[in-house]
Amino acid sequence: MRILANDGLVDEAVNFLRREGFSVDTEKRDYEDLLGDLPDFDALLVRSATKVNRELIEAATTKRGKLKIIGRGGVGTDNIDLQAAKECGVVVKFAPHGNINATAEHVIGLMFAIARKVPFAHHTLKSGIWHKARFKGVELQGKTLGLIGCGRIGQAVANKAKDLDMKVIGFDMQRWMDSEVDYMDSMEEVLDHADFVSINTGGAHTLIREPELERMKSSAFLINASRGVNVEEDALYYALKNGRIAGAALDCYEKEPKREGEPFTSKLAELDNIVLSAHLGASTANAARKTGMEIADVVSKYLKYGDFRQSVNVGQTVIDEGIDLYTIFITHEDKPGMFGKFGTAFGDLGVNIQENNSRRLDGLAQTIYTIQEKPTSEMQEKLLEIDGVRRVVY
Ligand SMILES: NC(=O)c1ccc[n+]([C@@H]2O[C@H](COP(=O)([O-])OP(=O)(O)OC[C@H]3O[C@@H](n4cnc5c(N)ncnc54)[C@H](O)[C@@H]3O)[C@@H](O)[C@H]2O)c1
Ligand SMILES: O=C(O)CC[C@@H](O)C(=O)O
Repeated sequence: MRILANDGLVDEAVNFLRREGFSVDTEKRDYEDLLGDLPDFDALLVRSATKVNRELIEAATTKRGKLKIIGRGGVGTDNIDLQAAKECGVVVKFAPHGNINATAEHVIGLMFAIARKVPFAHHTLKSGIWHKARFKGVELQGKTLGLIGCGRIGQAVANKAKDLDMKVIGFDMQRWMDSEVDYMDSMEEVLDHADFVSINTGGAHTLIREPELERMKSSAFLINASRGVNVEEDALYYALKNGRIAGAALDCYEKEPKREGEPFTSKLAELDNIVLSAHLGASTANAARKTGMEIADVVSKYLKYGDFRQSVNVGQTVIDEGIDLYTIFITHEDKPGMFGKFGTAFGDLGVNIQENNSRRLDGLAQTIYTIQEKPTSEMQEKLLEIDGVRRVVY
């Protein structure tokens, strides 16, 4: 099977995939070439640069199009049309673990940078002027960090902030059991109390607009290494310009250049109480290695074993299907044709099969059917009639 890694892939992951028996192509295609070439690939691996839209997915999944899976080396899948992929029978998987630490460290780095005015001091020294009094900063120790979104990255930021003797509060609809975050009941409560607010939700919703900025302390700093859309840049610009909040540090923007070396234009860059980085949260060699290995592994498992774990556009397990399901357990001889007979039996009884899972026993096999109807003794009897079936229970 052929895999196209269109946004680069670390050598270790390329070698892993080759050892697993795949052919791997890392030559970057532009959009027009992708449209022509993608139908010949079984998997497409991307980071954030390649935009995988409906047209591309549909072109790669015509009757003879081979594309089966798209792997996103990272967390945010906003560059992939998940719905189009679902409609075309293409699973999308992500690799959310490899860049947790890199992004959390970047958040902490941005907090220090804006609190101690390091980039401004650097800038003035580079231009040959000594300024000391102008760059008095604030310490993180003893301050309150407010997290909006306390998932994988939020929790890692919380742990690091605790080590810096910060108090950590946060808001999330989902609460982790084992967490350093002191959870608040609303985002507003976090905004009211935090000295540093860090957005870590991801997604496509705007959370911080003028009313939210109005709620923040005038001495507070806003950090966004989540997604540009999470913060309304116009509102932030005026809040910073008018001293409504003390400063901001951003890694993500409403409009981000698509290619290395392209111009970046934003009126935020005019301000001197903001620190900007170019979506660098995950940009470390270590994160690239871990993320590359993670996406290679989960894509390989789908292609080789039909393993849905780490899918984002379909249920990872039957539990995620969100319907009532039942199980029936069959112990049977491990020989060809058994599943066909089970399928026919269920079909004759009008039973819809959701999934079957099988493991080899010594000379036998244990198969569990997950079905959409409650098992009955009639089902049990019909399955027991099949030659090679030893036991049926539910
Ligand atoms: N700057 C970078 O380079 C970089 C790197 C990695 C990830 N990210 C971004 O960070 C985001 C978070 O990553 P993660 O791995 O922690 O994801 P995650 O899914 O583990 O955590 C996100 C959390 O936000 C919560 N959430 C969503 N909407 C919310 C809302 N309106 N209010 C409060 N909480 C809300 C979710 O319940 C979840 O717990 C990613 O989606 C991605 O966009 C950026
Ligand atoms: O690919 C990147 O560098 C961005 C990573 C990050 O935004 C993510 O969502 O994983």
